[in-house]
Amino acid sequence: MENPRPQSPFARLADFAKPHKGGYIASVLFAIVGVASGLVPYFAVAQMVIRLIAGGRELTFYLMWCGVAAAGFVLKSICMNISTTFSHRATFAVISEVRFRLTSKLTRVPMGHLLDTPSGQFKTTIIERTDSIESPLAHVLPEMTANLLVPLGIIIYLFTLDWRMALVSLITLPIGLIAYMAMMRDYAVKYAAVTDAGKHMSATTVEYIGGIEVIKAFNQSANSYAKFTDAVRKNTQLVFEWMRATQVYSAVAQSVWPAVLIGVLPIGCIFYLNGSLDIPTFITIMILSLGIIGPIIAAMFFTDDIAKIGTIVSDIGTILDIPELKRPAGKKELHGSDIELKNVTFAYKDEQVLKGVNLKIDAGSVTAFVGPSGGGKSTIAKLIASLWDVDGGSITLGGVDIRDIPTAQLIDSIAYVAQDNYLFNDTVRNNIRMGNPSADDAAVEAVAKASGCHEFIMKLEHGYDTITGSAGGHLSGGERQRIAIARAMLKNAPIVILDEATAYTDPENESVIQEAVARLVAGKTLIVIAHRLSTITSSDKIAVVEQGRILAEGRHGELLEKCALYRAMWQAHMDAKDAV
Ligand SMILES: Nc1ncnc2c1ncn2[C@@H]1O[C@H](COP(=O)(O)OP(=O)(O)OP(=O)(O)O)[C@@H](O)[C@H]1O
Repeated sequence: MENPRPQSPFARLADFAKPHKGGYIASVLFAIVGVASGLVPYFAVAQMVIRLIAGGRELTFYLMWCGVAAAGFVLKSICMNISTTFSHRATFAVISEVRFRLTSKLTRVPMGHLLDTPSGQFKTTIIERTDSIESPLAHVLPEMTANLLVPLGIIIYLFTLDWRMALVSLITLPIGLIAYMAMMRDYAVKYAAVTDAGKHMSATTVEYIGGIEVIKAFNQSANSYAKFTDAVRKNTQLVFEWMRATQVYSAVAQSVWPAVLIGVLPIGCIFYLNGSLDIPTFITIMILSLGIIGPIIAAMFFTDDIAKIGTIVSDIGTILDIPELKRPAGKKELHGSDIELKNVTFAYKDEQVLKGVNLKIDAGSVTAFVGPSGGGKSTIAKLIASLWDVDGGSITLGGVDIRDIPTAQLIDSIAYVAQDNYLFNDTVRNNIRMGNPSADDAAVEAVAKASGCHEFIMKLEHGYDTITGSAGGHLSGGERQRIAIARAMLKNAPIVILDEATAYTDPENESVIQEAVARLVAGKTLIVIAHRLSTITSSDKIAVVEQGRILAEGRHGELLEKCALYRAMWQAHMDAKDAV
């Protein structure tokens, strides 16, 4: 898949909103009618005052204009309500679309990017920040357009009545504008700093909660967890400084703008006295000028919302623009399912982890990776599972480079059981069913029996309907591992990669897991990263991985003869067993 071209935040927003433009257009139209209706009472009052001064005494005339004014109020409320309904409905659709795009993007991003970013940051953008643009986004477009267009219409009307008075009625606009521009100096930079501090605080809070077990175990309080307290303090300080820098100008603009009568009254009187302005025009301009500035101020104060939307959409864009693992769309024909690594090199960041790995894994065989910790065993497995792309060399499956195989096809071919398997906060049944969402309950239970889970699941409070807890926290490590194996078994993929966990080495668990794995892999290709050598002595191939290279490969007996490192590891394993 092609990586998306970077877009400006507002072009991106327009792209998100495009499918819902009908809703937004309707919302803008209703808002224009709504704001215009809100000005009707001003016209009505002007008409009544003019008639009163002229000595008019017809009750029906005054009642009629009162009715017009009331109708203006009612129409305004109805139109603004309909406008808001249209814009909120469109915005909710835009927001769910954004969330879908973000979460689906994460599945196409190399694992490295995901692991290098604190998970709190993704969560904050996808949930809270995306949510927080709902209200401004729904109001900005209709209300800002209406609040600018309607006063513009009145100003044009005032110019047709008397251009001199029309200019006078705008006299406070430039003064307020100067204060407003002073407020806007470096606004985007300051706003971005405040939102960044907020995001950082949110990410450290998630980290703090995630690590609460360690914090308690080492008797640390929230105050001594410096990263968290620093983030909270920095956030408070930046928000305070930002408010201090902008509030004065904002207050000046807000008080100067509405004071239009300062110019309209004295200058209107002068024109009236020198005979160049008649009473009805003077009164109409006086009253209408009071109605111009309010909507303009309301429009100006959407700046905050626009800055907020811009920053958040740009954050959303940062995630959507992460380079993706490039994979073709069309299914590839594979010639068998042999796997071959040719001169594979790889670095997570700067340090070279794999330095030229060559290995052939025959279809249907059992291959074990052994070697010292940190040598690169799990990395090789993750590259085969296509969680990352190789930096150099290639990995082929059935003769085709895995980068040329569509993600869905590769995922269907490989079941990857990691060391630390994540369980969702859902029922045991649904966690197993993730291996094959179309499997029925009987299939889930059959696979649980085969992988040695059924007994302990039946002992749980609600059996298969027990909730496993966040990240599977209500189960033991060995139980989680067995559920992960059942999940992989249900997937029934031809290649199984099993990153053996060292943590669950009690003899009972070990034998249950081994038996489950043996059933899981009958007739399949098994790649196992082994920490307990006794479990892999009968493998077809054992590859000794050391410092990013394959030091030696062969069967158990061969390696005992030809590889000193393997011999030493075997000896150490036997000694440890004897000691136990
Ligand atoms: N996500 C990561 N980011 C950066 N470095 C990593 C990452 N994962 C692993 N490494 C580093 O890569 C090297 C190889 O790690 P790998 O997990 O592949 O080794 P291993 O042989 O499987 O080790 P073990 O037997 O302890 O599981 C190590 O130095 C490790 O610190």
